[in-house]
Amino acid sequence: MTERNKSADSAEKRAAGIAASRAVEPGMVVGLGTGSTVAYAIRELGRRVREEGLEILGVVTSYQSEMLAIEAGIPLTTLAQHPELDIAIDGADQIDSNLYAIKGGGAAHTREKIVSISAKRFLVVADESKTSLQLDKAVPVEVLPFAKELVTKKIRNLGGKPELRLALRKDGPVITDNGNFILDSSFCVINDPESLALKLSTIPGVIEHGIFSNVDELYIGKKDGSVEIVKK
Ligand SMILES: O=C[C@H](O)[C@H](O)[C@H](O)COP(=O)(O)O
Repeated sequence: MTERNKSADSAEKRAAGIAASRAVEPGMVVGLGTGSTVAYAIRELGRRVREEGLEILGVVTSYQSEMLAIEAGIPLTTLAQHPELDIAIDGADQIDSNLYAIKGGGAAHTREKIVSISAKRFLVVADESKTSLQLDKAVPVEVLPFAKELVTKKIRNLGGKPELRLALRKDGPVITDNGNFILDSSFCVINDPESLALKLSTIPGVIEHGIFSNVDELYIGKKDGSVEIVKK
């Protein structure tokens, strides 16, 4: 687990992660997201693999989820071997009432988007603090280092405030699992996530942004240990 996630464990996240893991059935190929909430789902799937003989294959979205899945005992495959997944489970940094989500707090959103769009069904797990009527958190934008200045200018032209994400235990910027930078870009309230997503995608040098519009089901872990499931 990263420093970011170490202090973030909670009963709500556990409840959501474990509830969503129950949607995984024998024989499925499963996208394994990144972060502290989906970690509960990954550990629970590992327990079922080890103790109940559940036969699944996982596709990871980051070095973090790869390490966790290996530790949990989940056999892994790749998108090259299994380009179509049965299901993907992942966390989110913020999610609105229409199930638009902002992801990438752990800089893993590019692979997370590729994996989740490769899945027939995409489940997001979150505690109540992540839900919001509208999206207003900064959108992580993964950029090719060569294009940092151009992308910064273009995001400002869209009304955003891009900030280069700096590493905590390394001097200089965060380097993603793909070798790129992250520009955390605030747009205050995002009234039209689809439109902003499209505009960000067309900037040369943007690898991927953290606005997700493909969430099928949201599992919200509550303080009382219950889980609310919201479907699109
Ligand atoms: O890049 C990281 C991912 O998008 C995570 O799924 C997201 O940041 C949520 O993480 P957590 O469950 O730790 O809040």
